[in-house]
Amino acid sequence: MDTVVTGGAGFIGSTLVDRLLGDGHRVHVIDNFSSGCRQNLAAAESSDFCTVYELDINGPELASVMDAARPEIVFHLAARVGVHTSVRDPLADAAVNVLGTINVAEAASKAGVRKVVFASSGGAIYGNADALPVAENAPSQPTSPYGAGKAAAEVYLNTYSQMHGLDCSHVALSNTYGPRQDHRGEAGVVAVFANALLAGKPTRLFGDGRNTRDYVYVDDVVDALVRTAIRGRAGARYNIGTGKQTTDRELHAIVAEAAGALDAPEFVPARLGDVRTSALDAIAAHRDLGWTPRMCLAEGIRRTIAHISQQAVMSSVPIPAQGQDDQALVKSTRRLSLKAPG
Ligand SMILES: Nc1nc2c(ncn2[C@@H]2O[C@H](COP(=O)(O)OP(=O)(O)O[C@H]3O[C@H](CO)[C@@H](O)[C@H](O)[C@@H]3O)[C@@H](O)[C@H]2O)c(=O)[nH]1
Repeated sequence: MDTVVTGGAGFIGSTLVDRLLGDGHRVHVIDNFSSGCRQNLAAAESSDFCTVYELDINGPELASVMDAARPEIVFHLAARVGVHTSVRDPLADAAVNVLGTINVAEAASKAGVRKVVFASSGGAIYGNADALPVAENAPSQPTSPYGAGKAAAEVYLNTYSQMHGLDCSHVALSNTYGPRQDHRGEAGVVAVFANALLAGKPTRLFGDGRNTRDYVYVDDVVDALVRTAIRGRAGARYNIGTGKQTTDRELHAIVAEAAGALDAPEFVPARLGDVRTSALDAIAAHRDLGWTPRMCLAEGIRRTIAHISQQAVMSSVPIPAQGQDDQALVKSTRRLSLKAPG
């Protein structure tokens, strides 16, 4: 089956691309490499079934790529990620996360796409919910432009469903972590702590350390995305999280222990836009998708630390220079059917 993954060079997107290729699908990656990186696609690009297009989701070329690829499923993950970047520059956030999504919906409708799976944000759209873990029918009360943009993008996609019958399901992710998460951005606290602690650098906690988040491992998220493509109901939102809250202070201790580092963060003032507490009730995902998170936090963090350490070793070994071809390549037209996950 032909699939498109927007944001396919990112942390979650590239993990999804590897899974889809492993399942025998053809994948068209669309990414402008603003935060995603080529290295994440190293394995994928050696496959005859992967094609990479370097372009913006809010540009005019998207429609032609979608039209040529004629994918059955579009996984829409491309976004400006970050609550704080959105507070600083709400217009730039909306240009990609709202207008870009409208452009994806337009292109997908015109190309006859069967389903769009949208990566929304369960951590940001509900805001400070009255009760935790929060269910999908809770009101949307974002505390940041990022959350507002993700909620707006869901509404737009549902509007395309009304106007053109485009089938969309939304996957509202809690705080995803795991190998390939970028530690240089502002979000992604597991990667931020892990990289700093492994390098012997100082770490900071915003506020009193009692903010909570629901941490879900990237492979569990990818499994949810694939299941949503197969079984997700049109217009439905699926919360994807563990339902468990971990405080920032607890998280720091877990990461420090796994990294073999001192657990001594500096406390600095809280950040504007941050929700105080967050945890998602994934009951609809259990019911409709048969999804349940498999990875526990301690093991997921051990794997993340192992990956970062391995990358550090590999980057210190000189690798022979390779010519990188950034042009889009169509390598094969083989088609396979989407396997239901086990
Ligand atoms: N980033 C970061 N966070 C820190 C740090 N120290 C403490 N934290 C705390 O770690 C928690 C998680 O912060 P982030 O990883 O930055 O994530 P977020 O703001 O909750 O948003 C992320 O999760 C959302 C889903 O819940 C995503 O939608 C969003 O894109 C982003 O990835 C927050 O309570 C934050 O205050 C630090 O040095 N850096």
